[in-house]
Amino acid sequence: MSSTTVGVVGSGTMGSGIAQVVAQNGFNVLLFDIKEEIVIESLTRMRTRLEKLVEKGKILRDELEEINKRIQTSTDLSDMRVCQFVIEAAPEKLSIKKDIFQQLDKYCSEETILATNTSSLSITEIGSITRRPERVAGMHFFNPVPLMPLVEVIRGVITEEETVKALVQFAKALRKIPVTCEDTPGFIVNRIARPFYNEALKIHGERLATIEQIDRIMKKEGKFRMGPFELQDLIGIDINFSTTESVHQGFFGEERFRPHYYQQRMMQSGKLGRKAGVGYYNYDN
Ligand SMILES: NC(=O)c1ccc[n+]([C@@H]2O[C@H](COP(=O)([O-])OP(=O)(O)OC[C@H]3O[C@@H](n4cnc5c(N)ncnc54)[C@H](O)[C@@H]3O)[C@@H](O)[C@H]2O)c1
Repeated sequence: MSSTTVGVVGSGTMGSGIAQVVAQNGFNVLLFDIKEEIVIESLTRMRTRLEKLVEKGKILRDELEEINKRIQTSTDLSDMRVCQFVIEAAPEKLSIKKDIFQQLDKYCSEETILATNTSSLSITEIGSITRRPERVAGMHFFNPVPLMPLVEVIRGVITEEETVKALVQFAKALRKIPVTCEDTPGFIVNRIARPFYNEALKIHGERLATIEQIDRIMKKEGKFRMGPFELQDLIGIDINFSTTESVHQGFFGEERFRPHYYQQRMMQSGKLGRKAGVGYYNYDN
């Protein structure tokens, strides 16, 4: 058991998964969101997932109780002052992330490492808003966090090697597989993944195949675990759209990364995928 407290800022799809994994591996967690009801709902969903692990015999009931005790919630960002690491998992918008990092920089000790789970935004730019850019880095988990082993640890231009090493070690303590990468738009995985979604949206837009057909072909014949539309629903259509927009901008408008208008329309409709109960498919939340 560790005495380290890890702050998680944003308790949505990723923040709740990160908090769960951090607590399951013996760290104390302080989970933040902007509203009490959001963070409580996130905690409830996490407890349901942990309860299922008990039912499946993957963890003992005693362990579950210990894990639950290690998780505290907050709606006051200044509470993060007690943390040795903070992982931000707020929406994929630079202005939101900069605002959070500016506040964290004010509240947290100089030694605290501030990490962002951004899928695509510049770590260097986020770090530049703080007085400690050498202790700001990317720590990019994959969805669903409890199941996906990969974590990209991203060094900004000013990030110190000590910070990268500490995050690599931390990722290993979470029983994840860290890979280090440079601060480029979309890093490794999200850059590779952009054409997967974009081409599927174009094929659908050109009426060459339906959403269901595209997903079925990619799974049955392509042997992908999920089709591009199912995966967008899992990720969240708003988050996926913002990531494509930011990779496109990051490469100064390079044509192959151009977002598709239909994904934007889906986002505007509020049909955001699993978290909304409806996206390209319907879900029973
Ligand atoms: N969804 C994925 O598959 C995935 C995978 C890897 C990385 N990411 C990245 O993780 C981050 C979070 O994505 P998500 O899918 O969990 O989003 P989400 O929409 O599920 O959750 C975002 C959470 O942030 C909270 N929030 C809103 N404004 C905030 C603020 N000012 N301060 C703190 N919290 C705030 C919201 O209330 C919400 O609970 C994004 O940067 C995203 O790119 C997402």
